[in-house]
Amino acid sequence: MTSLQLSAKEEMLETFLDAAARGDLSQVSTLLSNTPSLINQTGHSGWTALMLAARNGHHHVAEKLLLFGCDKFSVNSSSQTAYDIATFWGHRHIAGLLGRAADGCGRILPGADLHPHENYFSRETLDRQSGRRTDKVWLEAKQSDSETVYLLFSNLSPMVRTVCSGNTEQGDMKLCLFRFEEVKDLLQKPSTVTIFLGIEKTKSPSSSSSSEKAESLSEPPVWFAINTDEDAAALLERCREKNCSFPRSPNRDLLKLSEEEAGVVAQARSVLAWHSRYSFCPTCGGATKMEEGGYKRSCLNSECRSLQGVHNTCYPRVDPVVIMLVIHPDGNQCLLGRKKVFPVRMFSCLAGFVEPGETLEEAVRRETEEESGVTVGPVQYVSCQPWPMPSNLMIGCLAVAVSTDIKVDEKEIEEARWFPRQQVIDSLFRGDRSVFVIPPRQTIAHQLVRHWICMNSNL
Ligand SMILES: NC(=O)C1=CN([C@@H]2O[C@H](COP(=O)(O)OP(=O)(O)OC[C@H]3O[C@@H](n4cnc5c(N)ncnc54)[C@H](OP(=O)(O)O)[C@@H]3O)[C@@H](O)[C@H]2O)C=CC1
Ligand SMILES: [Mg+2]
Ligand SMILES: [Mg+2]
Ligand SMILES: [Mg+2]
Ligand SMILES: [Zn+2]
Repeated sequence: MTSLQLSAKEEMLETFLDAAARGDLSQVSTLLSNTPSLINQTGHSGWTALMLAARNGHHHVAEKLLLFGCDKFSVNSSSQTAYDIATFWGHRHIAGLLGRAADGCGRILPGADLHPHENYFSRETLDRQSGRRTDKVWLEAKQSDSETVYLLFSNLSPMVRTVCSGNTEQGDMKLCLFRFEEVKDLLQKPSTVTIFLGIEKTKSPSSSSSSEKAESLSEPPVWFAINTDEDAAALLERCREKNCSFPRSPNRDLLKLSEEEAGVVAQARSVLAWHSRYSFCPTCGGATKMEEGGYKRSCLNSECRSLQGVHNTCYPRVDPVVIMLVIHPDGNQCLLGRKKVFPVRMFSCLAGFVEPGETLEEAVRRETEEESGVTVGPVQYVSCQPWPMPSNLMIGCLAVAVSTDIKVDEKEIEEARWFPRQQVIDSLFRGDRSVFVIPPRQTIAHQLVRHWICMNSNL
């Protein structure tokens, strides 16, 4: 009976996806009206109905799916959204629909690319509620609330469990979540740093059922993160789950979290890293105290200059880093470089810290010139990515070269090369690792390269 039901369900899903792929609007509408849960489901190919409609240029179907509230940000196994697919196959009317019209902002910012590029580490599942940070009574009450969720960090690494051992794919690690009773002893210790992360975002009212609406009357769970210097092995014993650990290489291991959890970790790790490095006042060297749920550290010396006027030593730091895909003047090659520490054959976009008193465009020009000897003309912003190692904001740009001779700065870069577009396509979409390897899709470097390829698929 169960297998019969399952196969009937599968059959209905395949009929629905097929209707979307063929552009059969009336069948899509009928199936959705009868079975709304089909909307975001994927078939054997891992594609949603919206992706299939976007692939084949069926504007009316895409419009209808959006009207039914489908998730336009879901991705296939190549990490492409329906927008990426529509852009790649040249269906600009659909790309426009997915990028702009649905938000109704195209009229206000004409000419702007309003498609929200979503990079790994940037999904916000918590509402930060910055106004609550000064409400000590509320924060204290929430810390002991039985619904409150705690993340446990040791040496700035979150406790995670491996879901599927041996695999290194995104989604194979999950955060270990704790309740007040399980961590209350740690909260009392002077060396523990506890920060308020936010409140779980509620689902939109239109998509929740009546029972969900009743539940949502009470406030959703609040999240905190703790960094402790307790013995890591003893901390692991607190967890009821198996296969738990504190990952040793954040650059690599944190990329295995889901998009949602990666977003929370980006926020938590950056703020905790700031506390671990700024325990003393940078102005007078005196002791400081933590305030505002972990979003401020104030000097305890009442004479300290850091307490007067405008200053930036009391708040968590973010370091802006430009990362750029430099395009050859012929439009058909891009400049990628490799550091000695990169895995074999990996090449990535050039990147560098923005210096004080510098615009982003100048930082792109300076870092490119320093690292590769190539001079750059126009620069265009594409998207950004929080990179919590420890607290960078990667600012992704495309740039056009005005000179092409390469002379690498050997201190920073081992090799830089112009890569023809076709070689990039082979590496990115066909998995050809023989010439070079692009960094994983969770990096903005990967997304910039993909953005360039998809911008003009007809070249
Ligand atoms: N998400 C992604 O796709 C990518 C992320 N990145 C990240 O971007 C960051 C910067 O890239 P990178 O090419 O190394 O940068 P740079 O080209 O600016 O070179 C790094 C050098 O800058 C110095 N430095 C370190 N911190 C700062 C700072 N806050 N301000 C100014 N200079 C600083 C370091 O010197 P010293 O060590 O001597 O102190 C280091 O030698 C790295 O953290 C890297 O992990 C880079 C590429 C891709
Ligand atoms: Mg660099
Ligand atoms: Mg540099
Ligand atoms: Mg630099
Ligand atoms: Zn001080």
